Amino acid sequence: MKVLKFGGTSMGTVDSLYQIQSILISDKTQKFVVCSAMSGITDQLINLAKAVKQKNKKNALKYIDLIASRHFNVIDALIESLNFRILLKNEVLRTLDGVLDLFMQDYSKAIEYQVITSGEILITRIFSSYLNLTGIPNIHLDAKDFMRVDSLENPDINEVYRRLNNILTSQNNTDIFITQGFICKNHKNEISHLKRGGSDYTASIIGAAVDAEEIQIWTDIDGLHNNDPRFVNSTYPIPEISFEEASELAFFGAKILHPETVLPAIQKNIPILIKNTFKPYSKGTVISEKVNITGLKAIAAEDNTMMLKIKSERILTNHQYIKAVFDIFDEYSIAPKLVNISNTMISVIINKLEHLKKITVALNKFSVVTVHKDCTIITVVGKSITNDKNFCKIFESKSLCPLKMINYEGNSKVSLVVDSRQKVTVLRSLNERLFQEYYEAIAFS
Ligand SMILES: Nc1ncnc2c1ncn2[C@@H]1O[C@H](COP(=O)(O)OP(=O)(O)O)[C@@H](O)[C@H]1O
Ligand SMILES: N[C@@H](CC(=O)OP(=O)(O)O)C(=O)O
Repeated sequence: MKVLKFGGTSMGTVDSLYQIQSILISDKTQKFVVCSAMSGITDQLINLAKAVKQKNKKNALKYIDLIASRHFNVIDALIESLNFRILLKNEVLRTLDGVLDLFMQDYSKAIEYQVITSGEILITRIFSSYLNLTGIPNIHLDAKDFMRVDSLENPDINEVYRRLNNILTSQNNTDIFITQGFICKNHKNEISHLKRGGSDYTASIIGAAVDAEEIQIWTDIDGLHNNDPRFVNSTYPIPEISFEEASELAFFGAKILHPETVLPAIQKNIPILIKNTFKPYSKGTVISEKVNITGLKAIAAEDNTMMLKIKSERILTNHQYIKAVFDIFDEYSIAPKLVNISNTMISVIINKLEHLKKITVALNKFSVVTVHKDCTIITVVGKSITNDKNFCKIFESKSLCPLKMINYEGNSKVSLVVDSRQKVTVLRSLNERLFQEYYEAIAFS
């Protein structure tokens, strides 16, 4: 069994859905297909949820209209039978009109999650029907029946397996299962989700649960690149990368992968393949345990972080002081992304921006706290990076100044924290210093 995940851009147009259809029929292996919502739909659903929260029916109707017509266009283009077109359009309307009923209820997180996860439900239903009608038999599964995830960081794969196994054993002869990414249920049986971009994670959780031979992430680019192609020219796809390296890159902001995606694959040692839906013949990136190539691999950047510099007023940073500081982060369920400790100062980088006021008030009771907002973590990743001949060039770039923090770990990564306004300059400068020669070698080979 293979798990194939198609992201929002791959699900986004009629042509891209045709493209997916041909990918599905080109490989006869039994498949689990995980689909995101059409690109842009989750953003519109978030706006719709806000309108529900504000009891603003006019805005709600505006977003319902936009979302419905995008799906109607797909139905009109894909489905020949008039009866089926009517049936599917009615389903779209039923799902979206259901949102209007929520106006009667007190707004809650459960309501918000129900609204913002409906994009995946709409498009999987349409796409699955289209495939069935064109002679590609498949079974449409509701992810809410088996994606039971309570802890985002530590999902209970066995529970997902148990629920899925019951479904799959009764459908032994089916080659294609289609389901929604992103959406899940919690232990209270309420609808929840795996955070933005979470369909990647759905795919790897399912992959681990069914012991898949491969997890494929189909997107709009030809693999995991050595730097963020949205900000840097002359980036290139990395043919192979280890689980650890990919996991660090995802954790430190490489948008192509949801941060937790690699962990279930590591647990079951399942390779992850990143492929381009629009160029299925290009090789893409293989993420696996086998890769043992050392040296600098790639750079990732994470915005919207902040640095708290916590200075002890009276004592040096002894163990009780350190515990008191981190107990406060724990109280607000915040896991710092980076920490540096010196004898008088603890510097903490966080990416959860809520509760800042309460945290600083609590810390200020026994420390002096300064907050630096708008920070970006830039992380250079690679196995045994210090052995790379270009390693020292990381620190030669003048664009790094003023540098807020350096964090080096396990000979596998260096994180540099800079003001967000420096981000693009630093990414470009590092790319030139560290990777230009590799790029030229690839470009001219
Ligand atoms: N290191 C990287 N390698 C490849 N793509 C990256 C990288 N960093 C950021 N990206 C961006 O991630 C995008 C793909 O992720 P995403 O938009 O979530 O895709 P999807 O719609 O398939 O889920 C690419 O189009 C690219 O702009
Ligand atoms: N639709 C959700 C989940 C997702 O994974 O999307 P994508 O595959 O387009 O990143 C989102 O927009 O966050």
